[in-house]
Amino acid sequence: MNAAPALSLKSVTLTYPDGDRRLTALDAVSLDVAPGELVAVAGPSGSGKSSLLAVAATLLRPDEGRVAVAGQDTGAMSARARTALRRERIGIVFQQANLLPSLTAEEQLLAVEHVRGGARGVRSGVRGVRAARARAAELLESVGLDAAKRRRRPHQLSGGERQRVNIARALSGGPSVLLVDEPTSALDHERGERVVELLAAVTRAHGTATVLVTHDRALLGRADRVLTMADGRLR
Ligand SMILES: Nc1ncnc2c1ncn2[C@@H]1O[C@H](COP(=O)(O)OP(=O)(O)OP(=O)(O)O)[C@@H](O)[C@H]1O
Repeated sequence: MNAAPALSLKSVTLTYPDGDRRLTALDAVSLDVAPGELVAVAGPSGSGKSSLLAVAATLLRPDEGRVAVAGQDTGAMSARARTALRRERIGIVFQQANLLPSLTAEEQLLAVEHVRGGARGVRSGVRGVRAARARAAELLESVGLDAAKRRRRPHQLSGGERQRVNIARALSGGPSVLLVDEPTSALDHERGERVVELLAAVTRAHGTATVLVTHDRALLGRADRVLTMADGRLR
């Protein structure tokens, strides 16, 4: 690997309380993902895939090991610094699109931009709003939603289109790392395949270090690397 990894996990162990013992969900997992690289992680239910994403997203702190995002070690950070890093550097795509029912596709992106700008202390004047609209339109166009669809609300879009909005929203902050959890679980095979194709394309175009978790091995053809999770171990 030439470029420095945008996401780096070193010997990460994560346990959950399990009665009076601990269940090991991640067992000394190491993973480096370069900018512009799509890594797929396959594995059966309960093998630790969601736990891997939660640790990479800095939503859960590992018991042991090191997680670095965009070259920054997250272990030593305050909770506030970690939240800021997550907001600025990490895009997350969950299984369900979780779009707000009353907002159009374009407004879904503007809403997160507004929150992000507010957290940075940026006031959005008319010019700021116009620029944000143009950016949202461009991102939605790049995931294949034309002008008419960009003005639709979630219930007026197909499952695949909703997932495209979800991906565009995750990209809207210009993240270094894109974490994607079973994005095709609500889609049929063909639509699922197209979403994975799209993820491969945005990974190249935006230079994100992308980790895609799935239990469906048939969808892995587009990945640069395919790893397997079993009993908390990554191979
Ligand atoms: N909050 C929790 N508390 C206790 N155990 C948990 C918790 N979350 C997950 N686990 C356990 O940790 C292990 C790994 O779970 P994880 O959700 O990471 O697997 P997964 O591969 O994502 O599964 P799936 O494909 O079904 O979503 C499983 O044995 C699970 O039961």
